[in-house]
Amino acid sequence: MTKLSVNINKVATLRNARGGDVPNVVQVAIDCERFGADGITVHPRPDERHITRKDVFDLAKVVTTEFNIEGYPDERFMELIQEVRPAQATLVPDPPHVLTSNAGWDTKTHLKKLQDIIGQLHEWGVRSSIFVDTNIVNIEYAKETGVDRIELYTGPYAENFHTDKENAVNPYTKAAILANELGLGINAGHDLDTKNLAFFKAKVPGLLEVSIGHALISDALYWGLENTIQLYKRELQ
Ligand SMILES: CC(=O)[C@@H](O)[C@H](O)COP(=O)(O)O
Ligand SMILES: NCC(=O)COP(=O)(O)O
Repeated sequence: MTKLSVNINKVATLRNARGGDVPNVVQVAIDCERFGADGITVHPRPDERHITRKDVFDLAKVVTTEFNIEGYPDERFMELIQEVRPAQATLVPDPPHVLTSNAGWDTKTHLKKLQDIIGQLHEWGVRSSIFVDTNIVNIEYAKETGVDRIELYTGPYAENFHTDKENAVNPYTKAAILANELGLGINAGHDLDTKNLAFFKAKVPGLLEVSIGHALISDALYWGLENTIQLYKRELQ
């Protein structure tokens, strides 16, 4: 089974546009779970342009499925993880003001840093995941970091899917086969949507979890949150 973790960053973006509490991010997370989400993902960025640190603490009190916190592992992020102890922390190599995540870790160059951080996460009982592209060397060195899972950065897949879906997914299939051989769990995310999700799931062996935000929250404007979550779950069957 592939779990669907709903990324609610964009709900916070909408809330922040007026500075009040509409829509209520905590209530949306509770409802996502009620509608079938297997997890809730947030990516609190340093400028708090969507999810705030306060949101993270508020969400930690109510999320009963799998709480996944993504981010660049600076001191403040690690403090947050230590206090909240989510089910999973996903380490992303984003510089502070990037528009959105657009690259995975160079795991060979950052091996020692990642080993130290992942060791710390394990001491706190937090499952670790690192955001990587499909480069085989990055996956081999991911294994050396001691991480539990990799999250495959699916931006390039989503971009190339429309022109040549077989070629778009090929590197992901190869990366997944290697990750499975190495005993790394496999998550995936970024720009997955109703058009490209089922094909990705079919071609990527051992896909444990996808985190989806931008497209899913946008689709919910048309179909409603409950229908949309059910629809994405069907694509993963
Ligand atoms: C890590 C990742 O894949 C991103 O997709 C991220 O969680 C989305 O962040 P934004 O919502 O800030 O674009
Ligand atoms: N880790 C990816 C994620 O949480 C959501 O990415 P997107 O669907 O908002 O592109």
